[in-house]
Amino acid sequence: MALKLYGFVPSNATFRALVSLYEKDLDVEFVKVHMADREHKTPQFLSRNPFGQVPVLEDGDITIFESRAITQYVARAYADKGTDLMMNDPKKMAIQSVWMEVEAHQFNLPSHKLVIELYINVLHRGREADEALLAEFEPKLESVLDVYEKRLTESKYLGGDSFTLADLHHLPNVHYLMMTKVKKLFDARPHVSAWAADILSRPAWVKIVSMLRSEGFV
Ligand SMILES: N[C@@H](CCC(=O)N[C@@H](CS)C(=O)NCC(=O)O)C(=O)O
Repeated sequence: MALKLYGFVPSNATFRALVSLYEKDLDVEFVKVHMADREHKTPQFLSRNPFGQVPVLEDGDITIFESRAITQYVARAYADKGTDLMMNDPKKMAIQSVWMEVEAHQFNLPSHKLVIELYINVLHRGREADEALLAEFEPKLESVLDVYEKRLTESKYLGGDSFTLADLHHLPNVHYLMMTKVKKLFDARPHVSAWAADILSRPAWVKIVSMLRSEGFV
């Protein structure tokens, strides 16, 4: 049965899930959820995700939500297809897991706050930036990027020597941040900057960028 991803453009959680399906070269039907009409809060959608959020993946008899749970399912269920997104060796996988947790618990919050403010509110809605928010979250992101700079002198990717979910989970926020003045925080760190350019140039992500552009985003 066909894979179906329910999502919304430009939702970063949607793109986190979608890029994992593209890395695996899987055919997926993208079902747009009309958030403006609150379709995600209808009983029908709540039966897929009781929290009323995108993305949701349906694969035959399984329905799952939470973008990072979706990517891990895709990486395991389709292990023999496309890019290997998980380390096989238990110790290597443990290191990969550490950096997946770091993304979720250290990187995501300041990044997401800055994306909403600078990419959505300032760039797309033409509003004035909330300087107090920037003063709070820019230094938090900088501290995380300092740790990444050191880590990326030790290995080419965050999770190890090859591209894995530990890197993939960063893609949407990194893409959006690079469109804002926060790009300077990446540019100031040579290893982080090279890593960001590398992961953003992956064909699976380039496919997402085409989708964003066709919907009027950068
Ligand atoms: N932790 C969730 C976050 C999902 C999420 O926040 N989705 C947003 C779009 S990016 C959403 O559906 N927002 C609507 C709402 O919360 O009502 C994941 O990674 O899937």
